[in-house]
Amino acid sequence: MSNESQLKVENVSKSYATAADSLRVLDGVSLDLTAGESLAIVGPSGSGKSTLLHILGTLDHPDQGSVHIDGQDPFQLSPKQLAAFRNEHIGFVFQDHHLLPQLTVIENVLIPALAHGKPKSESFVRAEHLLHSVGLSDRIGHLPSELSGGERERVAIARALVMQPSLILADEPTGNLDRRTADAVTELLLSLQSESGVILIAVTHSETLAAALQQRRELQDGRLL
Ligand SMILES: Nc1ncnc2c1ncn2[C@@H]1O[C@H](COP(=O)(O)OP(=O)(O)OP(=O)(O)O)[C@@H](O)[C@H]1O
Repeated sequence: MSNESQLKVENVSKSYATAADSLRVLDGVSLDLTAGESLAIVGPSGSGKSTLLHILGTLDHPDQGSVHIDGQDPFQLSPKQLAAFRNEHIGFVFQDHHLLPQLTVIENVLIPALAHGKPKSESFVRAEHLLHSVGLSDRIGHLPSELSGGERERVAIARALVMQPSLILADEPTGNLDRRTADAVTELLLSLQSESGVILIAVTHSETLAAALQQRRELQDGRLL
């Protein structure tokens, strides 16, 4: 969440080997974002949005090109260093939120802090503060199964912010929600984003969500228009 937040993507290309030949999904994609900026990536199904998001999230490597997050090339790190880097610099929000069903709301928010060992008291304070910000102060001891879809998505947003990352990557964050709930989640995500100065990138089919972000780019034939 520092003012140093920076994402620089240069000429990233990615192909998948298929039975017949190879499928070029990304073809020279570049991006340059700094603290507080938000970007929607739209495009038809199969255009490579998730592939790009996985590369930005350091979950997959590009074949060519480079990615720098806060001035660091994460793909130069060892697997252990990369896992720690990802945990500290990137928050993820997915459509199906990936909450652990056996953990309470606050324990789910603390998962990224747990990856660093025993969460410190400031992590608890921050988790409580975030749950308050997303309107779930009175649900911290509940299990995900006791929450609505919109409430679970709000827990996922709190979890994505708990480590004070530089970058939040959201994959269809409002995809499973009705219009009203989707609007509320979008508003919340954007207010927390502007408050914290984090860079937000959302992949979406929702024109409403895309219109709410500062920039909108379309992936077509492997290129960002
Ligand atoms: N592991 C893989 N091996 C081979 N092909 C893949 C693999 N992953 C994705 N693809 C192909 O790459 C293309 C881009 O997939 P991707 O999931 O990035 O698209 P998308 O824009 O996110 O689609 P959607 O909007 O439907 O989620 C698709 O044609 C897909 O079939």
